[in-house]
Amino acid sequence: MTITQGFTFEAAHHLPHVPETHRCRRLHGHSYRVELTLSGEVDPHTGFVIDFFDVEAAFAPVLARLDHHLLNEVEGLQNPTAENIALWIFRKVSPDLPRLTAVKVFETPMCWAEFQA
Ligand SMILES: Nc1nc2c(c(=O)[nH]1)N=C([C@H](O)[C@H](O)COP(=O)(O)OP(=O)(O)OP(=O)(O)O)CN2
Ligand SMILES: [Zn+2]
Repeated sequence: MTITQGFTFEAAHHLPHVPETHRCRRLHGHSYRVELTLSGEVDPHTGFVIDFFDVEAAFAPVLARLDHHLLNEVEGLQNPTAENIALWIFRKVSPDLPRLTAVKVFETPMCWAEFQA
């Protein structure tokens, strides 16, 4: 069974490794959406893979490092592409959520990156 919980955050970034003519080289912002997917057996008593409240609590300190920040200033996110943000989130959260199997980061409703463990 898999469960997925969504979160949003607002942040600014620029992409330092794209060509100078690329518009994403300039400072701009996104309303990001993050989806965390966890996999495991359903506990027969609770009916949960894991309580969504526990996922929220584990992700809160990581989310706080991203929300309303300039992502390029976050340690490990000097090149904050959607791909790199997804991997960064996985590395930060998976020690506390061992059932985490995928992280999706949406820059826009039409563009996202997914890291699968
Ligand atoms: N593979 C990736 N490609 C791009 C990434 C990325 O993280 N991974 N990021 C960007 C920029 O961040 C860019 O800002 C993307 O957003 P946006 O400019 O809003 O792109 P849209 O296509 O939605 O723009 P419209 O104005 O709606 O056409 C670029 N590439
Ligand atoms: Zn961008």
